[in-house]
Amino acid sequence: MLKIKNLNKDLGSFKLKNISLQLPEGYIMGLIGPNGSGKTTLIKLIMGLVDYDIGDIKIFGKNVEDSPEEIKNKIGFVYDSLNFYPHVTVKDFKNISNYFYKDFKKSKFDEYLTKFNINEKLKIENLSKGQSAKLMLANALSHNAKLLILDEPTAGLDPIVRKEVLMYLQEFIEGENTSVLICTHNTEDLDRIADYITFINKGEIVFSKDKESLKEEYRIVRGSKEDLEGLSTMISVNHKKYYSEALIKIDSEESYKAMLKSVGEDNIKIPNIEEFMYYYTKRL
Ligand SMILES: Nc1ncnc2c1ncn2[C@@H]1O[C@H](COP(=O)(O)OP(=O)(O)OP(=O)(O)O)[C@@H](O)[C@H]1O
Repeated sequence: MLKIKNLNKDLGSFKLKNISLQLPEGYIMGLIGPNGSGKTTLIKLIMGLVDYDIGDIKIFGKNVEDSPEEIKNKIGFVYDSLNFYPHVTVKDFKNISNYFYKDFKKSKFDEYLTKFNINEKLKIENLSKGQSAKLMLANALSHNAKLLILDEPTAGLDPIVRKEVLMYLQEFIEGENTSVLICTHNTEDLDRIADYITFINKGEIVFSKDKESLKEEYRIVRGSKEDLEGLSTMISVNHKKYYSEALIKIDSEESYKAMLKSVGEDNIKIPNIEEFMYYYTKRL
């Protein structure tokens, strides 16, 4: 579905270096990383909004440069603001999209507006954050897209709207040959819905892996400073007042047994995405 190989972009003070990742059909990939790590830049390169220097991006098996219109028609793009059209109404926005996307279904868009309780007479600039996010999603879901690319779609949304958005994404990948790439700081959302996690830091990929392997290969371990420092495959450690906590990579059965013997079962747990980010960023 989406295949990126050795992608490089030099922006002067910032470089995106040797990015490679693969998102297969039928899955959701979460793109995570600290502020300024290059997530939006990567999305802009994928969307062809910025040209890359070296590398290769294939979407649906094709290079974006070779058939930009065909590919963009099949991508539902959601970003965090609708600043392009502040003065137009939701109805006008629908007509613009209808003109822009080959397979746009006005009736489907209207269904989403009803579901999301958005009045089409409202001007874009008067929509709340939640309404804007839902409008973008309605747009992305109304033109028979096969790949959704979402940049911070749930930023600033209340928990109920956030859950709804996630539900629509999960519904979307139940469709035929569909995938989702979602960039977010809401790691809890990714704990819920992501199949793959790509972690970028300072323009480089730290890891890009399926979530199940990540959860098999790593543990959060709590113990004394001495207990943890004796463990060979530590990613990084956080020393707290009364105990220390570390992210550990399990590289063999022996290393797991050593960890178990050292701190006991009650002090070992599977990390969540936030913990992955925290401990990996601390190490780098
Ligand atoms: N056109 C540009 N020219 C020069 N530098 C740029 C340009 N666009 C982005 N940058 C820089 O590239 C870096 C990465 O920015 P980017 O927006 O990709 O980060 P991000 O991971 O999406 O961050 P955030 O989580 O804060 O949204 C930043 O240091 C930014 O200042």
